[in-house]
Amino acid sequence: MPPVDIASARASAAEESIDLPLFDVSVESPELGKKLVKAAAEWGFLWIVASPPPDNKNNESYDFDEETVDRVFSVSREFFLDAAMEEKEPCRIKHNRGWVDMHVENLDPSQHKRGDFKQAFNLAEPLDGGHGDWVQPMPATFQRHDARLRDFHARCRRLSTRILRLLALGLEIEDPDWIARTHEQAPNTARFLFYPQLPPGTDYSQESDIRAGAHSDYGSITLLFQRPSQPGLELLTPDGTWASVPIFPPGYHSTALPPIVVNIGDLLSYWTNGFLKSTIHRVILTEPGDTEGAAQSGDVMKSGLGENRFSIAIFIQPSRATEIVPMPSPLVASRAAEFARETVGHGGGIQTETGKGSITAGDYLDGRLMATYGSVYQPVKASS
Ligand SMILES: O=C(O)CCC(=O)C(=O)O
Ligand SMILES: [Fe+2]
Repeated sequence: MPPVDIASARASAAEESIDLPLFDVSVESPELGKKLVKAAAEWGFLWIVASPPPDNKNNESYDFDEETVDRVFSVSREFFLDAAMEEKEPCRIKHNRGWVDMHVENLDPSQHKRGDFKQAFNLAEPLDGGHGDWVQPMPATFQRHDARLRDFHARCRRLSTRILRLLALGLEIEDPDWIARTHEQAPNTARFLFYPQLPPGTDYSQESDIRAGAHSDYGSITLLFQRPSQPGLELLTPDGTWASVPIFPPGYHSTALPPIVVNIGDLLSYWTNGFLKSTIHRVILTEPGDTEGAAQSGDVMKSGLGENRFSIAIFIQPSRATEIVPMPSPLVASRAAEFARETVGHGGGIQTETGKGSITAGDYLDGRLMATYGSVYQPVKASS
């Protein structure tokens, strides 16, 4: 992707909006895999149908439903809006797990002096097929909803495996489980995100602040759950302009549970010689009816700014020991020469002095996390 210049980093809302390609992955086929790969190679972003459409006869093959996702978002709301500081404080982020306070993460330090206007909580998937202990301090709110959170992780694992198999089929890798297998022992991370409405008198500036700075994701794929009427996600198009991603595709069957946004991360892009695209994206503060210059308006400053936005991003990645050498795919092989001249990722990471060499997934991810969290991130030494 092109570098983000100062002009395009300004966080006033994009004028363009872009409908992503939409896929129903409830039934697997090589043809569907091809279509997914084409979208991932062109855009790096796509929509996946989340819940059964009304005419569906086979509900089991959809991984989510309205109520399940609502109930998980309600845990998130309870934590961010109701839990006291004493509950959050002992869970502050360590080893990429736990609570992230306002301004702690800066996804685009090249453009923003202070960190993102958001809070987050990174919840790693429990080991042993989801039945093991949580491997991080758990706030009381999350403990009260243990079963709900485990169930959500299990569903995300099913969907991510489904997508990784489809990508392998589309990439013409002989064994359709080749990619998914490298992910079996690596916990997914569910990141609960809360972008608060800003209080009256806030010093937020549309020119220099942002909800989530421009970045590409680091891992293999990301699943993003959003809420109706809480927009803000934008992606950088190949011509270097920002386009907003609507919450719902035109004519979508549900108005309560949006499709899941799936995007390709830098690691998967690197692993496919840049064939699959890792697209830069960001989250901006939107004001109902008015975005351009809203932060400078006195009226808005009196009543507060924007609306609360909740989202949940699931970061999928391979085991740390996985050697990231080009995947055994004819489509990947044909990109080798071109890839040698390209840069992957926004914000630094994997270019070494000798160019693009072999690297393990763990070393790669540590590099990207260090760049984002600075001294707050301590690399994990474990082997998965
Ligand atoms: O909250 C969102 O919609 C996107 C968040 C995101 O891109 C991230 O955390 O990597
Ligand atoms: Fe992201």
